[in-house]
Amino acid sequence: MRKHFDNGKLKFYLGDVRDRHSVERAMRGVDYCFHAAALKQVPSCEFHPMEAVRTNVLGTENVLEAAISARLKRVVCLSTDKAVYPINAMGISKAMMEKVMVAASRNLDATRTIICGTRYGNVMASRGSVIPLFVEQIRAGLPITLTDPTMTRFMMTLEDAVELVLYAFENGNNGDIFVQKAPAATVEVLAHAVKQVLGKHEHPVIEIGTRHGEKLFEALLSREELATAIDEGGYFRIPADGRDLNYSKFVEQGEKRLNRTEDYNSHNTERLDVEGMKALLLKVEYVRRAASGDTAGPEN
Ligand SMILES: O=c1ccn([C@@H]2O[C@H](COP(=O)(O)OP(=O)(O)O[C@H]3O[C@H](CO)[C@@H](O)[C@H](O)[C@H]3O)[C@@H](O)[C@H]2O)c(=O)[nH]1
Repeated sequence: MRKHFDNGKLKFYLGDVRDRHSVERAMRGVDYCFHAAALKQVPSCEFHPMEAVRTNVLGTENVLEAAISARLKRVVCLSTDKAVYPINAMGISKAMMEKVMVAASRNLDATRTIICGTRYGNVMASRGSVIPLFVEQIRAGLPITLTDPTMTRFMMTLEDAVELVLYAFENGNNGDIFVQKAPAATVEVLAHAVKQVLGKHEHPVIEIGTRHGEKLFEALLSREELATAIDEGGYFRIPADGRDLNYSKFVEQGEKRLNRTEDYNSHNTERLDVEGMKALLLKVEYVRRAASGDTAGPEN
């Protein structure tokens, strides 16, 4: 990375979010922090849940404590749809990360440090994800492996994910979590779209069944969050629960809220068909390169 960017303004540190001291050293003299460090693969976190806790939960506490001590102006924490109604260790650890973030933001004076978060769905063609896997399977002449053809996922480009983070950076108040409205597709539609973009219309597809800790669909906002979320056009803002730590206010007094019956999920958002999915795939540089025969892997 250092060679790739070759920019004197960039500093690189060896360190680990699990080690508070190394994070503190990296925070000195810094104004803004984008906290993206995470264990993000669902199946591996299922086998090693405490590793997910150490990086995603305790690591976040280290980052936030260090940021507050170093008087940073803003911190944006990156979370995932898998933190909503979580069923797998990765999602549970990210849900806890969000709680750590909101709790840390509660007593902050907004003139000093603002801590907020983003939650997003699948970033298309990110390293280790399904799109590069399907491309590799086609190239190797192996059948495309579908878990469950009806499974849906939100689809975002890397540029969408960056836009969401910048939106949170520019607009966030303490404890806010931002979500970008996004389309979704079934994995079957995705597989057909990848085949067509690569000109391999007849490539075989097999079903392998769902993997450890997978859901049929993902939610970006829970029903409870939708009741209080603010619709800001392309984004939802989920404000933190403003009640303070006064025991009676928090535990004994209710708040009037409308209960929603539906969350915002990858089954009920805009659904892409094969043509729509192809158009979105072609926005991704890795896919365009793959379609023209370039065999390099994804960069992000
Ligand atoms: O051989 C395979 C592998 C995956 N899938 C499906 O493809 C979809 C996407 O899978 P994958 O790319 O592995 O992503 P997820 O497991 O959904 O998780 C990704 O997307 C999350 C956001 O939802 C991020 O938080 C995670 O870090 C990231 O790994 C899922 O429905 C899988 O069941 C298949 O059909 N066949």
